[in-house]
Amino acid sequence: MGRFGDYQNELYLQGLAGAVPPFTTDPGKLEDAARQVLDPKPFGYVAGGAGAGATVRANREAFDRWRIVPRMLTDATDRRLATTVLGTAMPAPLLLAPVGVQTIVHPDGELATARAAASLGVPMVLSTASSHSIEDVAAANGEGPRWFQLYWPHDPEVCASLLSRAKDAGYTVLVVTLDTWTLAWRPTDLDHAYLPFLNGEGMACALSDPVFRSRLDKAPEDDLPSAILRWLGMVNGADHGWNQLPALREHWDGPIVLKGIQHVDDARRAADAGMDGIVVSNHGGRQVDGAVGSLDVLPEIAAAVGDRLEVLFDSGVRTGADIVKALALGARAVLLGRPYVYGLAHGGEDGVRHVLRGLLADLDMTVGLSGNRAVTALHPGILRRS
Ligand SMILES: Cc1cc2nc3c(=O)[nH]c(=O)nc-3n(C[C@H](O)[C@H](O)[C@H](O)COP(=O)(O)O)c2cc1C
Ligand SMILES: O=C(O)C(=O)c1ccccc1
Repeated sequence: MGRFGDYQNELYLQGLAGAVPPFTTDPGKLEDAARQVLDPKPFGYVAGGAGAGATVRANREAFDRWRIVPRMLTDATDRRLATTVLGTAMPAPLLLAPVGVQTIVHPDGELATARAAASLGVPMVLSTASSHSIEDVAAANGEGPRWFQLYWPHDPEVCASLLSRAKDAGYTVLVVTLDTWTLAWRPTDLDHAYLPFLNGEGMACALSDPVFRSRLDKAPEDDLPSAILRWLGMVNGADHGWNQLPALREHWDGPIVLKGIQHVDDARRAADAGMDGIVVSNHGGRQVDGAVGSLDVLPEIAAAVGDRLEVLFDSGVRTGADIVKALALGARAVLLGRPYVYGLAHGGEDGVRHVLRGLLADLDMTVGLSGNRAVTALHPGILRRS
């Protein structure tokens, strides 16, 4: 087996010394494992979805409707999982999705995630709503590949300041999230009356920003509540328009990816606007309850724009087989959300690494045992709709 398969050997060999893995290797049990170690409020925040949870379920059901049809004797012993997307080389077509407020599950938060990602060469996407600053996460990430996700402030100078800090700190691709210009109805968090930002969590990028600070009457150290409300007013509650994308370009000379695309016409508009990529995503079912499963819209979108921009995918990815399915249906790479946060909750940096190494090993074996040699060559013909 290849490099990623080593983790399988490592775990089995531990058994000879009477040891077992730090926590489950079963993606289906990760959520429950995290429930055991987290308080109900942060657990609910991470695991929860919008409304009745219909789209959280739809994301999984969409994967279940596809099955892989394995081929034999294809000489898949040597596999190529590595790929390059928007100038970023990665060991497998996998990135860590932007997830805000990570200190609610572990004190090291995004710093631990950044270290684990860098140790494997897996790119991370840092959220604007992170609990550690752009610069501190970059330092923890070191030589690792990193992208920056923007919650797009309505104050253009604050926006420009965040982008120039991200650029200076070595983030190479900008991911602009479009589907969360206001938070959806999230009953779990509402029942807990829990919104972490109100405690000042997930505010590190803003509170460390000189231009944002210049907008405040009092320093955040003296009046945190006003700073929080000011920031929420800048990023929450009002949408932008397609006509504002050129303004973003003026402040970012690298690739730009639009995250949260679910309709083929929006994908075309992104391409028409000269965007470099999209993330086909419904935010892990956290925004529009009742929205279509993200994988259900991927084939149509990839067919329409896959030759014009990079099509990335997230929402519901849990296993190696899921990644194979998304790639076969037209994604160039996938983003992983909740599972790595559960790893973080369990064991900080080591916990994130355990989840990632497990997923990469599972992917490697699924690619090989289904008779495929290169992730870049996967196509719909390897699947059957069941
Ligand atoms: C706790 C949590 C916080 C998130 N924060 C952000 C964020 O700050 N920015 C963003 O673009 N997406 C955010 N997302 C969405 C993820 O980037 C991603 O789209 C989603 O988690 C993918 O679905 P999955 O969790 O089923 O893998 C968040 C998701 C979770 C679970
Ligand atoms: O919770 C989320 O899904 C999310 O995207 C978010 C939004 C604002 C701040 C932190 C996370």
